[in-house]
This record gives sequence, C-alpha cells and structure tokens, in this order.
Amino acid sequence: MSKPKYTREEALAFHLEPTPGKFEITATVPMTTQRDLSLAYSPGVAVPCEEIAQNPELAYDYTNKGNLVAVISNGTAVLGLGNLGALGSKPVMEGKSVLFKRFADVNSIDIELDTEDPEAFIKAVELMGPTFGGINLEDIKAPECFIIEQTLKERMDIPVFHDDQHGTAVICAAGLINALHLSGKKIEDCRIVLNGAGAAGIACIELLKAMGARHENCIACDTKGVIYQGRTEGMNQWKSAHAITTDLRTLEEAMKDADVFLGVSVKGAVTQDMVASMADNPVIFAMANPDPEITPEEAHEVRPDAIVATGRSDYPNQVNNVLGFPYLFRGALDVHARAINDEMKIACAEALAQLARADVPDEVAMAYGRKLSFGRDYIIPTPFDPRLIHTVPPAVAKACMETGAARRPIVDMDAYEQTLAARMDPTASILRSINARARNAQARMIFAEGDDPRVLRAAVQYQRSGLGKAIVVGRDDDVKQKLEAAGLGDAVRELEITNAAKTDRLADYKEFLYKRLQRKGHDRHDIHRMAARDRHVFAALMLAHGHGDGLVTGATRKSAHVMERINHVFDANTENGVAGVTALLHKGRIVLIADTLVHEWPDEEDLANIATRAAGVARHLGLEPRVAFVSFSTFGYPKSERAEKMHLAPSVLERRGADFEYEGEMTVDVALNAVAQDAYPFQRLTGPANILVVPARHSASISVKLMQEMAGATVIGPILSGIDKSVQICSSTSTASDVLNMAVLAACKVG
Ligand SMILES: NC(=O)C1=CN([C@@H]2O[C@H](COP(=O)(O)OP(=O)(O)OC[C@H]3O[C@@H](n4cnc5c(N)ncnc54)[C@H](OP(=O)(O)O)[C@@H]3O)[C@@H](O)[C@H]2O)C=CC1
Ligand SMILES: CC(=O)C(=O)O
Ligand SMILES: [Mg+2]
Repeated sequence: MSKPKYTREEALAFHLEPTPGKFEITATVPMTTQRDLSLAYSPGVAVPCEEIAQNPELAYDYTNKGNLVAVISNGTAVLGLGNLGALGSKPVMEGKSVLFKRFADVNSIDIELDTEDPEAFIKAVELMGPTFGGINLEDIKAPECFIIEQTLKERMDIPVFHDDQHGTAVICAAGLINALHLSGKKIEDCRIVLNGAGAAGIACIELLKAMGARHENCIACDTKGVIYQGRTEGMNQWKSAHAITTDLRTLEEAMKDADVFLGVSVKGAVTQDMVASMADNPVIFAMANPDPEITPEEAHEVRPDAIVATGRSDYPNQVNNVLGFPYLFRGALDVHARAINDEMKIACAEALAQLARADVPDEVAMAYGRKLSFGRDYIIPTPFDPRLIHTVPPAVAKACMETGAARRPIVDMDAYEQTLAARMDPTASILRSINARARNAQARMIFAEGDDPRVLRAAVQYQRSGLGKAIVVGRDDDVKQKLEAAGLGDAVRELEITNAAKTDRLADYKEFLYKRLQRKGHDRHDIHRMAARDRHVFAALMLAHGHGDGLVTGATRKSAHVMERINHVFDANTENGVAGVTALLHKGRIVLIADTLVHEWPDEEDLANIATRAAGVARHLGLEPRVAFVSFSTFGYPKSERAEKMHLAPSVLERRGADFEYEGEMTVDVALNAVAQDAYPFQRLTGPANILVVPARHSASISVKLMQEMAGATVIGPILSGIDKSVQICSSTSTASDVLNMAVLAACKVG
C-alpha cells in the first residue's frame, strides 16, 4: 500500500492555510436585520434564558449544549510525543474537534488547560459543565488522568470520557474480537503482553479482562520492564492491579510464546526478534502514534502469519480511537446521556466488530480505493466507512437507554438511523471517493502549463499524494527555477519534465496534426509552430498518442482559447455533443450546472445532449441524476419565446428514452426546493434536482460565478464530458487546489 508522502513544510502549510488552524465557528441563525439582532441578543435572548433558569433541561432545546463537546487536554501525553505542554497539544485537540464534526456532526471546541495539577484541572473542567453536552478528555498522562476522569465523572452530570483510555480500549477490543476470530483463538486462552501501562494501556487491559482474558495470562510492561508482584520502582495503584507473580523481567522475555501484543508505548519499542519469538498466528497491535512500536513491514518480514494493526491511517487495520469517540458521543448526545458507561462502550466495540465482518458494499470499497473483505488485512472498519454513522450511535444510544443513563430516550429507532444517515455531508464522501479512485487509477497526468507556479504545485501534490505520475510540459531550467521559488526545489528530481522543442516524438505529432488540419487552412509551417510551441496543442498531442493518461490545462489562458487549441487535436465540439459540467459544492449540497464550456446557445436537441452528459458525470460522482431544465418560467408561465427551448427539451429526452429523471422548464427555486415543487404535483422529479441545465453559456457562467463570489461555494470544473480521452480545462482563476481537483477528475475519467 502506498504511503502518502508529505514534508514538514506541507504539514505546516496545511495548518496555516487558508486561515491559521483547522476550524472556525459559523452562525446557524440569520444575523442580518435589526429584528434578528433583537432576537439573537438583547432583548429577545432574555426569553430562553428565563425558561432555562426555570427548567435546565430546556438548555438542550434552546442552546447548542446538546450537540457541543469540549476536547480538553493539558498536553502531558500528546500522542506518543510526550509532554509538549498545553499549547503544544492544540493542533491535536483541534484535530479531534474536526474529527468529531466530520465523522459524527458533533460540534466541538478544543480547550487547552495550562496546568499539571489534577485539582486545578478538575476545578476548571467542572466549572465548564453548563456549556457542554459532553467532555472528551485527551492526551493527559497517567496516573493523573485516572484521578481526573474519575473525579469529574462523579461531579458532573454529563458524559466525561477519557478518549485515550476508553476510546482506545473500545477499538482495541473490537479489533481483537475479530483478530482472534481469524486466528481461531479464544481470549481466555491467550497470553497477552501489554507494553505501556499508562492511560491507554491500563484501560485496554481492563476491558480485555472484562471480556474474558485471564489475569495470570496478561503481562503488563512499562519503561522499567515487566510489572510483577513485589516490584516497587515506578509503580502506582493502577499498575499494581495488573502485577502478576512471574520471574519474567523484560519485554523480550515476556514476548516469548505470547499470542497477543498490545503496544501503547512509544515508537520502535518492539524488535523483530521479539516478534519472531511469539506463538503461532500472533496478533500484534502496535498502536503508538504517530509511529508504531514496530511497523507492519518489519513484523511481517519475520512473521508472515501475524495479524498486524497500527494506529495509523496509511496501513491496513487502523486501530485508532477515531473509530470510537465520534460515534460514542453522537449516540450519547442524542439521548441526552448523563454518562458514557461500560455497557455503552461494549455496545460500541461489538457494533464495530460486527460491521467489519459484514459484507462491504461496493461503494464503500470504491471510496476506500481497495477491495475490503473481512480478513487479516481488514479486521476493523475503515474510518471513512459511511455506515459507521448509522450503525454505531444507535447501538450506543440503545445501551444508554437500557442502563437508565438516557435523559431523553429515542422512541423510533428506525427513524433515528435514517436521520443519522442524512446527517453527513455528501460532498465530503464524493470528494473522498474521487480521490480514492484516482489513487487506484495511478494515471500519468500531463500538466500542460509547466511555467505556472500553481500548476507546478498541483503537479507536485498530485505525485506526492500518491495519485500517480505527474508529467509537466515546460523548459527544464524554467520549471526548476519556479519550483525553487515555490519552496519545492526537491521536486525537480521527482517530476517528469517534457520540453516540446526537444522531444523526439515531435515528428509523429506533427504528422498527426497535419492530417487533421491540412484541409482546415493550416500549412506545414503552422503545424510545426503549433505542435512545438503551443503547450495546449502539444500536451493534447501527447495525450492523443498515449504518452499520458490524462491532461489538465487552461490555468493560464481563457477557456475559449484553450478549447480552440484542444479542438485541433480532439473533437471537443457541439457537433459531437461535448459539454462542460461544473459542480457547485455548498453547505453539504452538490449541484451540477451545464453546459458551462462548449455550447453558446444550445437548441432543445443540444440541451438534451447536455443533460445526458451531465447525468453521466453525476453517476461518475456517485449521484443518481435528477435534471431540471431551468429558466425564468415554470411549466409554460410566463410565456416567452426565450423559454421555449427549455420547455421542449424534456420531450426530446422522452423521445430518446433517457434513463434518468428530468423535468422542466422551471425556475431555480422550484428545481432545488422540495416545498416549492409541491405546488406542481404532476412534476416527475423524486426530489430536488442535482443537475441544472441552463439556457445558455452566459447564464451558466453567471450562476457559477455568483455562487462562488456571493456564497463562497466550492467550484469543481468545468468538467469536459464527451471526448474519448481524459482532458480537463481549469479556469484562469484556479488555485493550485483547483488544478489538483481537475487532475483528480481527469485521473478517474469523470467526463
Ligand atoms: N491508537 C490509538 O488509538 C491510541 C494510541 N495511543 C498511543 O499510546 C501511547 C501511550 O499513550 P498514553 O497511554 O496516553 O500515555 P501515558 O503517558 O499515559 O502512558 C505511556 C506509557 O507508556 C510507557 N512507556 C513509555 N516508553 C516506553 C517504553 N520504551 N517501553 C515500555 N513502556 C514505555 C510508560 O511507562 P512508565 O509508566 O514507566 O512511564 C507509560 O506506562 C502513545 O504512543 C499514544 O499515541 C494512545 C491513545 C490512542
Ligand atoms: C489516537 C490518540 O488519541 C493518541 O495517539 O493519543
Ligand atoms: Mg490521544
């Protein structure tokens, strides 16, 4: 499996741009008029204040408390990096907050407390109770974390959960249930070695013992070696509880004949010799972050029979608490839980284990870019599995209700599961899916404009993200100089640079071009100039000859100019039904607009072609197409000659027997709003349209740019659809990320 490569600079740039940090807060109510102000703030705000003061439960209705979790740390055990202090832990805590949002739509804010004194920490968190629906403690070292969590649980009436303890234990348990199932062993017979007897370690071993592991079969180790009865150095009451009577003193001795190794310590703590000495079919969970105790490659080299998991996303079997805390809190918040108890944790572990054993739907495997079926390399669901959100929280909520910890039980579980599924932003999974498909395709991508720094940055990112090979058209010295200026000097050796003037393929390219253009007013001299000097033409010729799998261009010139050049090599024109489709992504919604590139003033036949192209693009993106032919009139009113072709286009599709939903003509509000559609009960769309076919190129451009400028929508495209090779044309205002998106689309042949 290819590992994504990133440099320290890229990691820093990711956190710096577009604004420092990883999230911001946005308002959910209108804040426009004087009236809005009077309601959101004084005097209107007094009403909910008084109601809540009388009945605190109402805070869940009138404030964001019920969907707000604090991620709180003092930075004393930041991942496996040690004590980096409160401020040093902030990027991780912001990260946990965005994971809450991304995976379970839980709003979360990070809080870093500058104290190593448990009492001060406890006091600070306790006082924050009214604000939050739950408290997620993170990266606080043992043994202080045990005291802090226990005390806060006793004092607070909302869930308090130390993620490194219980989140890790839950995922570890889920993974182990499945790993032992595969290796045919029973937990009560297993010899288990734990390395790292801190927050994560103690919680993991406690949960495994609750699941049947025998005390005398579990050996815990820390920096001083085996924790044995009578040891005095580096001990505390939590370690003592797991001390056993044994002559073994070192991790190396403990590992001999062990069935299971659990590492929650530090990078490189385990050697190949130790792994080699384990029992048959050993299970190795090397969970230290960011680097495991031993890498899967190293472990498999000496023990091909091992089932190996790590805490990282770039290896199979990611045993990481990211699979737990978002869903545990989602389920807990949805029943206004007082606590997250053991039954809820076990329900979470079982739901995760079961999900990994269930058949993986194609779209999940496709989104992950590789085949997933229960086995040694897939013992636990992947973090991007979209089924997690509607399978794990219901299990947690049910356990909460059954144990009496729910303040507001859920009545209709089926309806709850459906609302959970609808909660997630579909655009995130679409973007992820096309990235995964591109990574699978490993396309050789031609970036035609190697003299543009945005294009060069996109090309470098394309290659370094493991998406495929980037081929840049340009002069070597110019590319080198521009890469250096962009701080990417190293990349010169990584990229393939093709200089049109120097390539020995030029003769073939010219011959090909002459054949196409000799009867279109071009002589040999024109052909030479175009093939050798025009990078759009040259790059298109490379693609036409199979010297690349896809092409991205257009960042430096107006699209009309670029289209004309591309048309010298391909037939990207109206006669061949080629169209441009632009995807607008905004507030969790995706709408495609067409034609944004090729047809100036399409007639009804063209409009039907455009709809068909756009429907193809939608399906490529994983959407079931619903086309609306939009205009300023709806179903014939007001009557206008200009709207006539929009009125006729659906009947053209009907005549052709199109296999997707379409309707029109209609205004944009009717197309996009289910309530507005109710006024036309005869209309045939089964929901709001996700494709708008517009009357002309100018209306397409106006709509896209208006959404971009006024609403801040993400624009992907125009995606060129209808030519047999994969060409994508960026807009001249593209950023490096826009160019990269176009390369990703070209790589997975959307179009
Ligand atoms: N994959 C996942 O989901 C998670 C992974 N982790 C990882 O687990 C590790 C520990 O985190 P956490 O429990 O919060 O931290 P703590 O500081 O609470 O505990 C660390 C433990 O590791 C022990 N340790 C440190 N170095 C070694 C070593 N060389 N050999 C043996 N034991 C050692 C310490 O020993 P001593 O007591 O002697 O100091 C201590 O017991 C980190 O790497 C973290 O990233 C944590 C949570 C989740
Ligand atoms: C994953 C996590 O929480 C940790 O490594 O600390
Ligand atoms: Mg942690």
